[in-house]
Amino acid sequence: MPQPTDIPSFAASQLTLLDAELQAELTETNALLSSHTPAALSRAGLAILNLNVSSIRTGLGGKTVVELGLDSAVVAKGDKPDIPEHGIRVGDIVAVQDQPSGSAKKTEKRELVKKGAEGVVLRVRRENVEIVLDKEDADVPGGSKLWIVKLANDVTYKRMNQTMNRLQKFSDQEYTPFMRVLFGQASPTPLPSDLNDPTNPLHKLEWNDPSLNDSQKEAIRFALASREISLIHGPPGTGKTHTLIELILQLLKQKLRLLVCGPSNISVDNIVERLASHKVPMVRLGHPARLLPSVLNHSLDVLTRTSEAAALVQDVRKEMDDKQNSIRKTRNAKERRQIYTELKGLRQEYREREKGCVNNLVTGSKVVLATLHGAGGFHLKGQEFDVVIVDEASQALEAQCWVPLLWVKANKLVLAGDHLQLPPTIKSLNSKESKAAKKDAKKSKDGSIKPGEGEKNTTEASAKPVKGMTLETTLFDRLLALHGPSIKRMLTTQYRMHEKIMRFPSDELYESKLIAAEAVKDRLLKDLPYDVTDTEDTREPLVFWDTQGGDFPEKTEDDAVTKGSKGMSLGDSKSNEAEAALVKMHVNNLIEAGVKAEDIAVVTPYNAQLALLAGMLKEAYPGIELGSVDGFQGREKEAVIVSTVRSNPEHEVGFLGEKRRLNVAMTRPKRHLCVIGDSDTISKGSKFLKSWMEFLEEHADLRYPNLADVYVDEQNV
Ligand SMILES: Nc1ncnc2c1ncn2[C@@H]1O[C@H](COP(=O)(O)OP(=O)(O)OP(=O)(O)O)[C@@H](O)[C@H]1O
Repeated sequence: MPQPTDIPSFAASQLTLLDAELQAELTETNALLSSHTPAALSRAGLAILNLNVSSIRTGLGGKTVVELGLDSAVVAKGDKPDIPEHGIRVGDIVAVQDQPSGSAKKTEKRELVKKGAEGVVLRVRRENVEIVLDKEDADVPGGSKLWIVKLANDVTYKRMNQTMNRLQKFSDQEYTPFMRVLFGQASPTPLPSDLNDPTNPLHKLEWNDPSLNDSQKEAIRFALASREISLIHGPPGTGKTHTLIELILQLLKQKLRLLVCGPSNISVDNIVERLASHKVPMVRLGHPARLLPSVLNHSLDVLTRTSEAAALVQDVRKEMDDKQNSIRKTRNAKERRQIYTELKGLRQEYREREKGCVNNLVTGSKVVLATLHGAGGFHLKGQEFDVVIVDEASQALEAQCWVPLLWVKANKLVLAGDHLQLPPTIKSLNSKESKAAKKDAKKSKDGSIKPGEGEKNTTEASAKPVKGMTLETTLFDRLLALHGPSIKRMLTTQYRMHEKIMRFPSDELYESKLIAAEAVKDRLLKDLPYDVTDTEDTREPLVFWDTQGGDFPEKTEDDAVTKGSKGMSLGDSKSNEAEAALVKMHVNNLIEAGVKAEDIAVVTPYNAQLALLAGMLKEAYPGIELGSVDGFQGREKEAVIVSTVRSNPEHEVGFLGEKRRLNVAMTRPKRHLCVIGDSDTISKGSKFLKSWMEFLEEHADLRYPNLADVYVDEQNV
């Protein structure tokens, strides 16, 4: 078993790695901002031009919210003042400032922030955008023409950084027995020896959902019985979230208080929605603008406005809003100063009243839900929970998981995830800039993460970094490596794939333990609940078009195509034109048989191939979904075509060689998986790829395309 981890060294390594990651992100954004004009940034969706302030109000936490609309001077008479298409989304970090003149070329981030105010996008509507300003005393630019421009998002890094800094400074006495288990300095408390015995009370649980399968029930019993940690391993389609819901209901029956988190808002909302159908009273933290509309009545912000205690808070809010707006009308500097002073007092009052109200709501709640990041907000500091549950844990950076673990008091953790699918996307892994950034990380240049106020980053002084640690290693991975498989239970019945589609990932990655549920194991496209003709494609769950022979060569695209895209190769991207034509032929055959375009997805690991496919397919079949493998994680479709792209005499497979990426690619379909690739190139890539090719040759409906047919077909479509 691996050595116990030294906690300060662990935190120090995390700090260095996080800094390098942030540097990589800043470098990418700053390169974009500094080399383009405002008009070009706007065209690229990164900026909105020609705005002015339409109102200012006070939001949760007493923060200033600025609403910006299009300057009427740029709206043609009779037209609606709709903001042109842009890519700015809720949660983005933006600078609000006077718009530089059209000729201004370079817009350095430093310059942007110095001149304007920085804030977070709160709401995006057709006719306006709302920004919550970071600083209370930020000067909202008074010019008649403003713009907002997207900056690198360092908020999540700041919180992870504060968390790791705190962890690093814990003294030996502060380590709880629970923390010691998380670092392998103590072993988890052994499970009751009679856990598998039918006489154990856990075998007499009353299930809320009687349809739970045995592996789900076992995972729940295991998580209930574990004292410190339990991992629920949910391979694709095995009902991981389904299981967590039952676990939450069982824990609540035991009168325990729970904090439930996930890495993204959607992962948390998914749980809120499902718990709501069981009428569980709960509070969802996080800004309402970022939540699904269906979960809003559980949002803390909304409850703070609608509960009885809320009236008191509203009174002060109204007074503050009036004052904010009067500042804009006042030209006299002395009067402005006077109003600012009054506002300061009101803000204080507002905070106290709001805190009281929020505290009552949060403290009185048996289930609190938040993103991992959101669990580090002031509402939860020091609150006691019996269990912290994290869904999609293998998609979260470890430092992110420590946000709830360090800022609330808890002694038990349940993680649900699948470490055999893709980990969180890391930018600093391969890029040249990031290597340089790692070197520079300790220098803490402008924009880099700075330790929390009054704190000093003691990375260099106190601890040696942990050897071999990368950000890609998640808490789920690390705990599994530390304590072995006895801390996890795997869900084994999957409710997505035809048995034949499931076979290879099950055998190669999940110890042959996956079972296809009765309802899905022999479902075919021809059985879809609408009219689909029985053809050689629609009656076949697994097709392999083997393009070996050199007629389908890959091409290296220039790097511009790949820039800025998430989850794609960081270097040059690859495409394969003949393979794309073959994809089109196969799609066409499925559509002709009656399969709806909306039920088909094409996934590929390469961005350049995605661009090529989009050009060839989007117009003909608007409903079809095209995606990168990374972007398709967590999704499913009736029919999925995987375009593997790589075909070269050197047998290079690049990042197609990553098992977890292929696992995601091949486990998205329900009824039909079509793999297109050059078995000659791919099988030489790795042992895993070799067995995949052998499996497909033996078990798939094997086809060898004829280039002439592919292109004839291409012309006919
Ligand atoms: N015991 C069960 N009986 C019948 N259907 C089930 C059962 N458990 C889960 N399912 C179904 O399986 C599907 C997947 O469930 P869920 O969304 O909870 O999966 P997940 O494992 O969280 O998803 P993913 O595979 O994307 O990680 C859902 O349609 C769910 O209704």
